[in-house]
Amino acid sequence: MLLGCIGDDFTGSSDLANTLVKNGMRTTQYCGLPQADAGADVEAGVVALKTRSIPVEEAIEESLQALEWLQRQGCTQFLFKYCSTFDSTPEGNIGPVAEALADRLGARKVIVCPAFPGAGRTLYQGHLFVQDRLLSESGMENHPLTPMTDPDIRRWLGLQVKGSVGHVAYGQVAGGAETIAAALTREDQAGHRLIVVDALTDDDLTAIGAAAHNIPLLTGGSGIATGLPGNFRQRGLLADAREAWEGVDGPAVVLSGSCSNATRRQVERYRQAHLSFEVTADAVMDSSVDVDALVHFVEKHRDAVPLVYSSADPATVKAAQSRYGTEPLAHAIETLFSDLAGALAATGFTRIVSAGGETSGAVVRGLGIEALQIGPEIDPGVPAMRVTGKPLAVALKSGNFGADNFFDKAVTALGAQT
Ligand SMILES: Nc1ncnc2c1ncn2[C@@H]1O[C@H](COP(=O)(O)OP(=O)(O)O)[C@@H](O)[C@H]1O
Ligand SMILES: O=C(O)[C@@H](O)C(=O)COP(=O)(O)O
Repeated sequence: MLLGCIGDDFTGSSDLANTLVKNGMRTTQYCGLPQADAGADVEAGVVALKTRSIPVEEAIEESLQALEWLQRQGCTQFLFKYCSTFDSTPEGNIGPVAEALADRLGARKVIVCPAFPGAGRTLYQGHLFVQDRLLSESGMENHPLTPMTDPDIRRWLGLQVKGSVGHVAYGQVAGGAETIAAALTREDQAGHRLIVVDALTDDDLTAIGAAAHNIPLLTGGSGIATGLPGNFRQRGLLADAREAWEGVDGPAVVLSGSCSNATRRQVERYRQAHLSFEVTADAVMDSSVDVDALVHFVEKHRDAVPLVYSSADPATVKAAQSRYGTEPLAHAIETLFSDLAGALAATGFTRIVSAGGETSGAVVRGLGIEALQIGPEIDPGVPAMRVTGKPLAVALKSGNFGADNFFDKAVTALGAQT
């Protein structure tokens, strides 16, 4: 294995795996810390963790264990993948995990770049934009677990870390790989270990990747991986052999626990033409809806590809959180989706589309998935995936990714005919 990646959630990890595969690296996504060594043909390994919203110390511990496993697989470069909207709180977990990984690797010039232009996330003068809005006015300020209220990534990261934060501004990024490399060295000499790097386009990300060819640790959204396969290819290290994709036929279901804007549009659209079941926070907390009831509903409409969702607008989410507490409520909803996914797979569902990062982590846990092969891209950042060794295909959609008709497209993409 050449490139070792650690993702802080499952959808984000599949987004990264998708970028690596598109750029020609044979990639496997591992769900949680792998219990065995990777296959000899794996060029990039993505260890997907669910560390975005857990206590900082636990996130550090799990990330370091993943790093050790990746080091044992022979990786020479490492990438810590987090959300392109920098989902974190003033305490972390992005900064503390990045610092812990850098400490362990003795790494300097650690790039921090959440930009993902393909999904409208750009970074200019240290400020993160989602399309034409600042991050803090993009809807992300209402995220149920990690409300992003400051678009200045240097300032937000600064709250999370022990060291100081550097910056390579767009003027230097536009100068290309050599200029970027010189700017990283300048920031390093000024005593900054974590360095926020602006990026507006895929070409910028390719140049940043080229500048980072000998840097041990990069951090960012999936975009930061864009230029890395090219570095390995230049050194003659890639087989450039594509894996064949095989979808799966059989019953399909859509599960959505994401409350992000894009998901809520997708839920609305899908509900117009499909049967759906809304799981409200009250119903989960007073147990008037449970797994058995949901399995019964989905089974009854087995051939109609039904949707089960808890997705709700910000005001509804806020009110429910103040009634039940953010954590207990998120935990209860995630547990329900996890148990539901497991029960549906047991009754023969073979195609599962899941929306939301935390939700998808819970779904993957419920399905007991260990490793995933990456298939065709459904929408930017979301690949179809096949569970290694099982007739089960999944799509794990990040909250704000995907076109309004994503659910229909995903169900089709997971099928055998694609
Ligand atoms: N109706 C709801 N009220 C409160 N919290 C909810 C509701 N529905 C889902 N949640 C929780 O909100 C969080 C959504 O996060 P996630 O699944 O990562 O979605 P996204 O990818 O959009 O961020 C999850 O923890 C989920 O359990
Ligand atoms: O980088 C991204 O935007 C995604 O890959 C991602 O991590 C999104 O997280 P969720 O919205 O929580 O799925």
